[in-house]
Amino acid sequence: MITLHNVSKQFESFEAIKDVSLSIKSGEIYGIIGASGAGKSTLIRMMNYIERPDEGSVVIDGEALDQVKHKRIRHIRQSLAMVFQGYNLVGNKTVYDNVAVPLELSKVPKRDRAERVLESLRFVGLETLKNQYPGQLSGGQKQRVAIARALVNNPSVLLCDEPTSSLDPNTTAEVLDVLKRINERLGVTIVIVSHEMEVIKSLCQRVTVMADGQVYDTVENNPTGVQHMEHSAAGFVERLRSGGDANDS
Ligand SMILES: Nc1ncnc2c1ncn2[C@@H]1O[C@H](COP(=O)(O)OP(=O)(O)OP(=O)(O)O)[C@@H](O)[C@H]1O
Repeated sequence: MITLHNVSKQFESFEAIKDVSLSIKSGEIYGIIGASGAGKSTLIRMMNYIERPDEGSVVIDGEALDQVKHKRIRHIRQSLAMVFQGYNLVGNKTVYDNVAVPLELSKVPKRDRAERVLESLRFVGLETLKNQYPGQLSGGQKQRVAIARALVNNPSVLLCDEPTSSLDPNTTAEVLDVLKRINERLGVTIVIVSHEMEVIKSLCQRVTVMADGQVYDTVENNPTGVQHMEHSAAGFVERLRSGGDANDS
């Protein structure tokens, strides 16, 4: 459903993404792991065309984004919602109003909004906090509000860029649990970027390891796959775990 064909991206003279190809299936939870600067954020941002590749193409459900009109890209983008490490909530709007923002932007009639906002908040377990402001919430609650906002337009894909990197282990588990339920109950495809091996291992079915703007390896998340990744990446994962730069060798 999401295919990247030989995509490359340069920022001035720096090659952030070098000839990357990968394919994500409908309904799967797909992880992208790598050290800081490996190009993970740039790659996931290409999937909804926030970042456009200089070369190669992005194909969503058979439609090559470089071949369609801007209006169509806006429409396709609505089905690819995004969640960020820093939540990106509006501080002077209530939880309810934050979740309603995408409905306003996509011109959903006012009378239909309340039910959808409340349904989304209920799904992440935060309906009772609807009148609170982001500043009154914990990090885990803020991220769940951001997830509710991402869900409100019924996306088919959730793109998550380091969604738990600012959270402690307990709240991380809460957020991962919500993501798992979204995948299982709503059938939403999830792509998650993380530098944390435990997050990727607990959630994903397949994992791509990135290093230096390239795909290092793509494996199934089972003991054989993980073993292969650890073996073939020659200490890459160990260095990630110990907090070192996996690109150092
Ligand atoms: N808009 C930009 N302009 C210039 N350089 C950029 C831009 N965006 C990213 N880069 C550079 O591209 C490289 C890859 O960045 P990217 O954010 O994709 O990596 P990452 O793997 O997500 O790392 P991190 O976890 O630190 O964000 C980095 O060296 C970064 O400094």
